Amino acid sequence: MQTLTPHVYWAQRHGEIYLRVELSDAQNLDISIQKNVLYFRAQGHGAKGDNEYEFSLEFLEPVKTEVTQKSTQRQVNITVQKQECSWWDRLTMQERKPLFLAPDFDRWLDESDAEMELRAKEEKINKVTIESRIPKDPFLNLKKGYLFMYNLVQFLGFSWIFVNMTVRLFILREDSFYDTFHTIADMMYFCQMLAVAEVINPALGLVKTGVIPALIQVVGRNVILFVIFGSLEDMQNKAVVFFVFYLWSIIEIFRYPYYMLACIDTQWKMLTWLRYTIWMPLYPLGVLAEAVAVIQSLAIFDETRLYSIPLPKALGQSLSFSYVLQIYLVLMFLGLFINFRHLYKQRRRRFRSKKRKAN
Ligand SMILES: CCCCCCCCCCCCC[C@@H](O)CC(=O)SCCNC(=O)CCNC(=O)[C@H](O)C(C)(C)COP(=O)(O)OP(=O)(O)OC[C@H]1O[C@@H](n2cnc3c(N)ncnc32)[C@H](O)[C@@H]1OP(=O)(O)O
Repeated sequence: MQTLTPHVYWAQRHGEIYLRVELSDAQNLDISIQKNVLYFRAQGHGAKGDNEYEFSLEFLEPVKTEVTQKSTQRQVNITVQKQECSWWDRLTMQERKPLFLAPDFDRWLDESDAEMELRAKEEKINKVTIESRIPKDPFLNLKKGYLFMYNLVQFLGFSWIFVNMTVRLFILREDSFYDTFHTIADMMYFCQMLAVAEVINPALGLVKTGVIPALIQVVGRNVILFVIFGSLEDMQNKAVVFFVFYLWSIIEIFRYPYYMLACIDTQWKMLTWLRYTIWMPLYPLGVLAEAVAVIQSLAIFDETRLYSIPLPKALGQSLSFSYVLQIYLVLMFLGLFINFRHLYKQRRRRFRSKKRKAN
């Protein structure tokens, strides 16, 4: 049988040489590297039909003697490791390229592209190494299950409040303002008592956020609900209750579903946008409505002397709780500033990381 030379295509990376030998149904492959020369011999169907084909290549720089080969129906793929990670000007020691050798344009990269590919591979390996070092949290599923159920219950609670108030608003119009408290209070008490968990969750590391913003949020709401509305019957039929409860519920019917999706590593763009956007008008409006409620309650605390602070005889009977509430009014706007800034940072971080992923 005549011995012929097959067509061989080559490409390189900083660490490897790729050879593609055009020989289909290759049999009796004999491939080896001796003294930096690759020897190839096989039978198969090549450029000159079914024959025995062979070639040898003396490499420009030292290579390792191990050869990786993979035969497919149409070709034989060979990978050779360079001794040193470097870019070669050419493949062979001889300057003139052998006639049977040509660039493999399917895998051809110039030096800079190969460097980028190498860096991308190294980064990927580093990322996997770092991730493999992070111990998997054995309680992760339990935590996510707890958070999912918490958010679901809160979503259902605030959805009931929002729908109930909306339906009554359409039916009763402004008359619905005055008995909001008696219709909604029990569900709001339930949701806001449960919301204390939102201070505990970050404190236990169950969610990645600060304790202070949650503390301000939960304390701020529960002071209004339990002290201003819950303690004073005269406050419970005021229209301000409607506005406070409505503003509270509007954000929650977006915030809690956003958290539920986060628990299952999912996000809907529109929901994320709403969660991190509608607080901008709602937060100041909510604090404003709460401030109106506090101001309206001052005279009632003066009159009823509820929660008044007993004073030493010399200083008179007692200090009206309205004085405490006047200081609280200042704290409210401080709390508004702190949480407004916090939410703005959260929004920027969220949309910045999204932009980075999209690029
Ligand atoms: C120190 C005591 C001082 C007391 C003084 C009191 C002063 C009172 C001041 C007035 C306070 C305001 C009263 C309030 O009633 C005003 C209103 O609510 S008006 C209506 C509009 N309101 C809003 O828009 C606020 C809604 N509430 C919130 O956004 C949160 O409560 C807040 C704490 C403000 C911000 O939440 P958070 O810090 O959690 O930010 P993120 O939502 O971006 O979440 C950060 C990451 O944690 C993950 N996370 C958080 N919670 C959960 C959860 N339950 N389940 C699952 N995951 C959760 C979230 O996914 C984020 O993770 P990632 O970044 O990976 O997405």
